[in-house]
Amino acid sequence: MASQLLFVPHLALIPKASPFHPSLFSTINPSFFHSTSAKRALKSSSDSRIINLKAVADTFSEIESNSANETTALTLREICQGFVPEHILHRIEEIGFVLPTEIQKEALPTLFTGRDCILHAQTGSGKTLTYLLHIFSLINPQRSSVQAVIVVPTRELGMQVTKVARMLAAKSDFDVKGCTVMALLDGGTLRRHKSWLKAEPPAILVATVASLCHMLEKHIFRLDSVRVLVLDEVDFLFYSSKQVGSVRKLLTSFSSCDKRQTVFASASIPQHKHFVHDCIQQKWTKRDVVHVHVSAIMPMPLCLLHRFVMCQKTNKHQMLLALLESDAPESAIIFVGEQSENEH
Ligand SMILES: Nc1ncnc2c1ncn2[C@@H]1O[C@H](COP(=O)(O)OP(=O)(O)OP(=O)(O)O)[C@@H](O)[C@H]1O
Repeated sequence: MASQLLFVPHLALIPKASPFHPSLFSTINPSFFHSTSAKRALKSSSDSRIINLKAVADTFSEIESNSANETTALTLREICQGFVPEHILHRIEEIGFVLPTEIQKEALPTLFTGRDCILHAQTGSGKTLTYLLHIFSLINPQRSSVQAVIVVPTRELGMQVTKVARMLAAKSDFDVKGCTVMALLDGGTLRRHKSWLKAEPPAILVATVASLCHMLEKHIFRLDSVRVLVLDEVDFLFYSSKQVGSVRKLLTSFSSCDKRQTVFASASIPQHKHFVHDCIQQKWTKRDVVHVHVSAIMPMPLCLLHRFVMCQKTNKHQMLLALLESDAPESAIIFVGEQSENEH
């Protein structure tokens, strides 16, 4: 397929639009805006940080059976109430996240029970917010230790995730200690991060594999305090021969930690049954790991025109520029990725 212009969904560049631009929401899932809000809320107290697994399971099965006859849908607040701190819930509502996406609705109740999870849903389906909300349900900002680690394959994705995490954790009117988010990404100067990690560990660490492994090898920080490890774009992490060895080592080290939870997120997991089996065999996840697979059921919107452009492999960049110039879109999302690790 050397002559095809190939856009690979590893890195989304979104010029002229913030990640929360309403026009993006409407292209992602217009049904969010047409559902009615739910009538029932969870009864758990909003500041309770202690999770009683049985209570969680009972609450959700009760809600499920009650809502079976209702046409209403639970809001994000109702799903997260009692797990995610109030100031974060307030924040997501301020941003405009009221109704959950399919993956949020399916995965959050499972994540709150503490089970390992594989979040498998298309790009733009809301996986990032899913695992971030769960992270906020677990961390204690009073504790001075790294409690959540999010591993990303690229610096760009790391910057996007950090931005969303910081936006959620931003200082609020609520009288609560904010939680810190550190981006430990390839290409940055690690010296400052080393002292920061030692002196004042952030609650959430967003890291690329190489930088994270460097810090672990130098004993700058340890995985012991980490409650949840998220591997985002896990297909890419495993696909990259540069990263896969370190990723496997990281997962194996984490598997020996107490009270750990491992979450994988990806738009595509080739041979997912095999992947789940492997995770259990290697003890990267517990045996009851849940594969939450949300497949796209919406047909492609009629307003979208799908075009393929054939070109020489060496001509891809010029072709892309020419297309951008001729179409002159007001905003665009360009998916790019290295086809081979020798190609730059
Ligand atoms: N509940 C929600 N309501 C409205 N918009 C949402 C909701 N959850 C996420 N979004 C928005 O949808 C967009 C895509 O979300 P997100 O980046 O979390 O998707 P993703 O599945 O992680 O994508 P990728 O596979 O590219 O990492 C973002 O702009 C985000 O702000």
